Parts: sequence; structure tokens; C-alpha cells
Amino acid sequence: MNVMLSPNMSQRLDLFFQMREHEQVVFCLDEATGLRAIIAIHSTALGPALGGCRMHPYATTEEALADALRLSKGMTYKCLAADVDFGGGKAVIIGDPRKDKSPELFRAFGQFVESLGGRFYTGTDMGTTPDDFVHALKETNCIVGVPEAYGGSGDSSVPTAEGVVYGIQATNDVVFGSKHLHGKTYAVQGLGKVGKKVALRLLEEGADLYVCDLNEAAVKEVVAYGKQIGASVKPVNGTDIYRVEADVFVPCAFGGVINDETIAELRVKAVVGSANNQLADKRHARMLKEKGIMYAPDYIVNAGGLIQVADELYGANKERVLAKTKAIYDTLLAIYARAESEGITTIEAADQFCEERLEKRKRRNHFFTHQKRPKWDIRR
Ligand SMILES: NC(=O)C1=CN([C@@H]2O[C@H](COP(=O)(O)OP(=O)(O)OC[C@H]3O[C@@H](n4cnc5c(N)ncnc54)[C@H](O)[C@@H]3O)[C@@H](O)[C@H]2O)C=CC1
Ligand SMILES: O=C(O)CCC(=O)C(=O)O
Repeated sequence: MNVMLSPNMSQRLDLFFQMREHEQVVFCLDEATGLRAIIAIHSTALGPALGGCRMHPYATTEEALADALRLSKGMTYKCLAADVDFGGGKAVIIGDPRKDKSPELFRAFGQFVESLGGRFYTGTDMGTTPDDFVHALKETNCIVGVPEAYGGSGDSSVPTAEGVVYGIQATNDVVFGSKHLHGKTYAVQGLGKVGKKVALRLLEEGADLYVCDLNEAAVKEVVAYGKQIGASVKPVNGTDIYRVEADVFVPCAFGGVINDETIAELRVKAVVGSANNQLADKRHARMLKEKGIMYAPDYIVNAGGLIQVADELYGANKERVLAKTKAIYDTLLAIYARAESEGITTIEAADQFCEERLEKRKRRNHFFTHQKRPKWDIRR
């Protein structure tokens, strides 16, 4: 899918150069509601693009575009790893989720999604909730993960958190020789929709936690729960979360948290979390390996939500979602085994696994067009 651009041309067509691995990028502007959004479609080779919509007060449009491009590419790999027949896409809305949301804004967003004619399905991500998309659903059927009362499969962060827990168990098995969660200390960054569920589950299993979040109420809630069940929960600030001595670092907020600075500080044996794009750069996986820290590729571990929303388009079934989410445990073990036997990093092993799968499958698929309706488009 690489388009060859000469350096001169790439300078002139900078945006095209940036999106050279992607099929389509849509800039969405609605002055009446203040909507500024970017929808990035990385690949529809295996089916319509599917991926959540993030809301974040990006400092610049470039920053928002870079996030949309990186997140949507990650979704192609995540779909392949989770074995769902969709492609990679993602949307970002530029705005502060604490003050810039309105029903009208999400309806305007829904209209842009509708304009893509079924090439892109979306739902929640960081900064958005299932209720936000109830408004978007008034404008398009290409919305997933709304509450069950509105015909959706509900909060996708529930299976995402489940998948992260399976990922921690598989990692514990390989690193510590036992999949058990108890008796260990975890440093959880971000106590939002996913992070809080993971934190509470770890506490219930008998683990101790360090936690951090910008949202003090979320921290207080987890500390109070720890107190109630007699477990240790120590709140730390955003810098110290990388420095604490723990068994596993569990990043559940933003991307790029594994970088030159943080790797130098980390005092853990493994990194397993829900955050998308945890590695600032692929080379950081090698740095982790050299430091003896096992890295669980993010898009393998955090696929539970994708599995649920993809399943919804066939008619949501909780048992099926649970079974596919549970498979994250075995997929991760297979990735670890491949990395070990080939002497490569875990992210290289995961990427190889997905790229082999893509090569095999895309021969059977067509570039998705409006003329050829996908079988998944069942609600029209
Ligand atoms: N919701 C889902 O099902 C899925 C989420 N993910 C990824 O998991 C991560 C978390 O997603 P959600 O829980 O849905 O988001 P969320 O918006 O519900 O929660 C994120 C939490 O991180 C906190 N946070 C933000 N900046 C922080 C900082 N500098 N330090 C500490 N905490 C900070 C926020 O206050 C918030 O509580 C994101 O990277 C998302 O892309 C990945 C797959 C599915
Ligand atoms: O969890 C969702 O609702 C969609 C999947 C997604 O966007 C993700 O896995 O990042």
C-alpha cells in the first residue's frame, strides 16, 4: 500500500506523505457545533474500518492527525490479531472532554461518519463514553458500543479490561512462572473506563497497587475500595508512577509512555496495559528487552473492546465475546514464544504474526466500496 513519492513532491504534498500508509483521511469541520474531527482509515482490505473515537484537547491539528494516523494503523493490526473481519480506522475529536461535549457535536460527528457510507464504524475511546454516541446514532447506523438500552453491546471497556487481565496473567506465567495475580504489586497509570476496572479486579485478586490519575475522584475511589477489602493502594504522582518498584507497569491512559526517559526509570519486570501506542518508537521495545522487561504488545492485550464491538455487528453475544477475549491469553503466549525462539522483540513478533495473516487474507478480499455492501452492514 506504499505510494512512492519523491522528496520534492513529498515536501509539496506533505499531508499525502504523512498519510502514505493510509487509504483515506477525512477532516470534519462544523462551525455551528464547534466540531473539529479527523477520521483516519488505514485499511479496508479485510472489511470496513472499525475503531473508536478519541476526544482530546490536542494542542495542534498536526498532533491530532498524528494520533489519528497512528491509532488507525494500530487498529488494522488489532483486527488481524483478534481475528475479526474488519479493517483499521480511528477518529479523533479535538476538544476537552470535560467541557466541550454537546449532543449537537456528536450528532454532527455522526453525520460525517454517515457520509462515509459504511466504510467506517466507530464508538468510544479515551475521552468518550457510550452515552456520547447515542447522539451520533441519531445520524448514522455506523456506531457501535452504545448502551444495551439503545440496541448496542454496551460499554466496550468491560471486555477491554478483561483482556488486559488475561494479558497480565499470561505475562505473569512467562515472567514469574505462575499466572496468578495475587501477591504482586502493579503500577496502574490511568483509572478511567478501562484502568479502574483493571485496578479493582487486581485488588479483588489480592494484589497491591500504586495508582495515578489526573482525576482525583477516580484515585480516591480506588483507594477507598482498597481500604474496604484490606489491600494496599498507594496514590503517586504522574512522574513517580514510572519510578516505583513494582512487578508490572499497567499503562491505561495515553500513548508514548514507553520512551527513553521512562525506560531509564522503570523498576518493573513487565509492561502490560490497555493504552494504545504505548511505545514512543518501535526501538523502545528492544530497550525494554535489553533491560529485562517483558513488553506485552498493546494491540494484542487491549483487543477486548474491539472484539465486543465487532461481534455486535453480527448480533451481540456475550459468551462469544468472552471466549474470543479469553483467547488473548494464548495469542500472547504464542507471541512471547515466537519472540523468544527468533530472538526478536515481542512487538516485532506480533507485527510479523499480523502481517503474515494480512498477506494470506487480503487475497480473498476486495477493497471495500459503497457498491459492494459488507455482510456486516446488517442494521441498514
Ligand atoms: N475503552 C476501551 O475499550 C479501549 C481503550 N483503549 C485505550 O486504553 C486507554 C484508556 O482508555 P479509556 O479507559 O477508555 O479512557 P478514559 O478516558 O476513560 O480514561 C483515561 C484516564 O486516564 C487519565 N489520564 C489522562 N492523562 C493522564 C496522565 N497524564 N496521567 C495519569 N492519568 C491520566 C484520565 O484522567 C482518565 O481517567 C487509551 O489509550 C485507549 O485508547 C484501548 C482499547 C479499548
Ligand atoms: O473499544 C472500542 O469501542 C473500539 C475499539 C478501539 O477503538 C480500540 O481497541 O482502540
